[in-house]
Amino acid sequence: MTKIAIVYHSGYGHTKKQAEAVSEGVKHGDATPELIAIDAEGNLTEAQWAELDAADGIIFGSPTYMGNASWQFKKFADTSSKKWFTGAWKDKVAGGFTNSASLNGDKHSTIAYFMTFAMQHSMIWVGTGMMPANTKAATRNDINSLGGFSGALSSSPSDSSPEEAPTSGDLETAKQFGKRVAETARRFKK
Ligand SMILES: Cc1cc2nc3c(=O)[nH]c(=O)nc-3n(C[C@H](O)[C@H](O)[C@H](O)COP(=O)(O)O)c2cc1C
Repeated sequence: MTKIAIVYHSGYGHTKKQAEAVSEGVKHGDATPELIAIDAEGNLTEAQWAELDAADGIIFGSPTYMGNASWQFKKFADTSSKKWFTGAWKDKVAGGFTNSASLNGDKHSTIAYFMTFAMQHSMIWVGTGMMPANTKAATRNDINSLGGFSGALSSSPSDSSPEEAPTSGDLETAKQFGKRVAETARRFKK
């Protein structure tokens, strides 16, 4: 069975909802998801690091804070340099998602960082492969209404609870993205 790890940080629960939707999509892509939460100190357990090594693909997730991934995600990324030394994640499929308050909010900086991070690990980046919902008739409940090609995007208004946001459209976007990464990983699996 193809295994996809979803390693993410979420300070207040909105990105966690997005991560859970990605995980649901991975199942629809006929793969086994493993949700791995980076803790408030930016740490993973040894068992969680081992899960990442065992996965066929890794999807990175973080809220966008001050125009980039959270410091907890960056601490995880810097700690992963131990994996970089041995090429432990080389040729694994990779993808990324982010959530922030503003519709734009510089989310692409976070996704661009994830892409660079994946390339540092010699991984194989997978984008959304989704057309944007950007016509006059489009609504925020449509799939890919934020128009992400490089990674899955979601927006949670700054005064919303994780029960209220991201929108159903953003969560469906995350789900379809998870499915696509899983299906791609299956094709690359040796
Ligand atoms: C320290 C901090 C910085 C933030 N910076 C941004 C930002 O650059 N762009 C944006 O749109 N929202 C920004 N926000 C809003 C968060 O991205 C938003 O509340 C998001 O839903 C939080 O996700 P979480 O619940 O998973 O932590 C920021 C929030 C915090 C706490």
